[in-house]
Amino acid sequence: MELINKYFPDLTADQRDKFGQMEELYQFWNARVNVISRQDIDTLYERHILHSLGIAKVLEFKSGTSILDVGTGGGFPGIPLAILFPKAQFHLVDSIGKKIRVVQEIADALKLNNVKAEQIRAEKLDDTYEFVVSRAVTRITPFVGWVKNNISKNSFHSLRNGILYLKGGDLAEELSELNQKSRVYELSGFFEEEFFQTKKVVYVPL
Ligand SMILES: C[S@@+](CC[C@H](N)C(=O)[O-])C[C@H]1O[C@@H](n2cnc3c(N)ncnc32)[C@H](O)[C@@H]1O
Repeated sequence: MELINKYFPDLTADQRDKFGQMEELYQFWNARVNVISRQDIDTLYERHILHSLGIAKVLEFKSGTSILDVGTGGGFPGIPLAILFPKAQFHLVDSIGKKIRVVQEIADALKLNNVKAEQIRAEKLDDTYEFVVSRAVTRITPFVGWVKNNISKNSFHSLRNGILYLKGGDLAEELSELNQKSRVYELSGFFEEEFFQTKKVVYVPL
């Protein structure tokens, strides 16, 4: 939790309380349904919560923004972002029902009324959103194909509407096959911990 305070010092008491509750909730639910690797539960704040919040260092979602989290698994990056941006609306989807049930339990326990969790494949979604966020679901090129029709055209942020995708490692090959403009933000520029040295946010405006 100190890590979250270190990089997000202006949290309200309610936000701090919600981030604080996440450890116990994930310990409880992850023991029943494996939504994050068991060893990662010890590094929940760094590898899952702060990593998810890397997107917030790239863009602050304004009040009323609608955001889709595709392949949310146990709720990453959607749940931490929904705590940080309580006035934005988050739709968290995954194709696996038991993961979505865990996400719903956690969102309910945290009283996150800006989160809707749904079991659905990304390719089947009809709605549009200002932004799509995601982590560790598939390669960028097929991912863009899944969601490119789900991005709305109205733009009221400093960045044009599009995808903010958390990725690690060398992206040169993946980005070279992408037939689309993109920009890469290094998370090492925001967070000094070793874990973030190779982590990036790939932004694809659409
Ligand atoms: C490796 S997990 C990552 C989960 C989470 N984003 C995280 O970073 O902790 C990938 C998730 O994507 C989901 N997924 C894969 N293809 C999908 C699709 N076409 N539509 C919706 N969810 C999908 C899987 O069910 C799985 O939960």
